[in-house]
Amino acid sequence: MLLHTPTLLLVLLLGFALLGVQLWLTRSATLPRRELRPVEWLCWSSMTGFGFFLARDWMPSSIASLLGMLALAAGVTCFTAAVFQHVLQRLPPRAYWVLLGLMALPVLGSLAADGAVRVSVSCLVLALLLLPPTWVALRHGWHNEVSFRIVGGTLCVTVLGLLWRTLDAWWHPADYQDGQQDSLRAGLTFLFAFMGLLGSAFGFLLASFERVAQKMRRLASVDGLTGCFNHNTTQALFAHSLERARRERLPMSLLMLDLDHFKQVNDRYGHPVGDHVLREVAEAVRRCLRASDVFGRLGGEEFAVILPTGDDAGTRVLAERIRTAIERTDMRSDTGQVFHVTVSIGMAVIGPQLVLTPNEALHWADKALYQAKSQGRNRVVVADPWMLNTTIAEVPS
Ligand SMILES: Nc1nc2c(ncn2[C@@H]2O[C@H](COP(=O)(O)OP(=O)(O)OP(=O)(O)O)[C@@H](O)[C@H]2O)c(=O)[nH]1
Repeated sequence: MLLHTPTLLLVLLLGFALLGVQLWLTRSATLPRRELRPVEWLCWSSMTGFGFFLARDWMPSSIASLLGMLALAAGVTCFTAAVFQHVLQRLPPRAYWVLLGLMALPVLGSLAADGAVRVSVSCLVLALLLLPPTWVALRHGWHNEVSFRIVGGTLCVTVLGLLWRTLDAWWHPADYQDGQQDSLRAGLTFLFAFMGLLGSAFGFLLASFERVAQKMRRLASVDGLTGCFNHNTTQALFAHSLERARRERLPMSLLMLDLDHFKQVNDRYGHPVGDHVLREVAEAVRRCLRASDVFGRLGGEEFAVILPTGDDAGTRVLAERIRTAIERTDMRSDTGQVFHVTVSIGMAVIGPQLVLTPNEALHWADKALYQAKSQGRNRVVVADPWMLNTTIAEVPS
């Protein structure tokens, strides 16, 4: 059985062309990610490279091989830059560019040699250029998007394919001479090496989609200013915790936090400083919480903390700790002036005997918060059972 190399070249050329068009359309329409541009360049460069290899019958073979090799090396370099950018958010280190420059010497040196030596040297150079992105994709990119594993895996196949081709051309030079009938081995090494590269580029596109999807999911559930859960997610998580606590017959707790006189902060120091205060407050609260606690921003300067298994004593301690943490946090105005803010907290412990809907429970804690405000602010008030049967206007100071 023979694998006809020009046919393989044509298939690869078409594969990279299709992917290039797909990347171009995707990048300009639905996924405007800068990191996809170098992958697109990999496609155009590889197409050009395979085009030169195909043109060997119409131009001096050594020149066609050299131009093809240069185009492929340019594409591989672009892809390396894309992998580094995607995984490490930076370009490859300076040593990589030095390596790239040094690799030009053996390629130019092999120009006058026979076909087997040219193939051997070119494949070794491409394998060496692909080692850094393969390492980065496997070592650092493996735990990123699941699709990025395709990139790491197929880059491995590419490097191994290239090394196999290097050795094969070395051991069986007769199979790699210009104008030689293609051997099965030569065809297979070629297929492994470059199909792997095409697979990596596809994997990269999938990983970019996955990253955008993750980001959108995050944006849909997180408050952009403070990094806490947003209103909808907090409510959903609260309903879930409430239901779970009831089923397991355990108490759960809810804290409603509202910054005191926050309007004055905005009026005195400006809205950007107000935003900064909200971020600092969120950070201070987060430092008091466990990973299993839920912390959300209900809107404006109002936050909620859900303790899925919080009892009365523990929640009181935590609420007081949060209150003092906020009180002690140094806030800074634009001019460097240090000031402090305080918070009022309404606390509700929902025992298994209480059957409340999520809205009733939130409203209950809200009444305790209202009382904390009307009793002078900067304090924690625990919701009493009698508050369940009053309206907020009826809650005494
Ligand atoms: N900087 C900033 N301010 C916000 C944001 N959301 C709401 N606010 C402001 O928060 C203030 C809330 O004011 P009020 O509801 O009167 O409450 P307060 O001044 O904290 O008074 P008390 O709650 O009664 O202690 C308003 O001035 C809002 O403009 C935000 O995202 N950033």
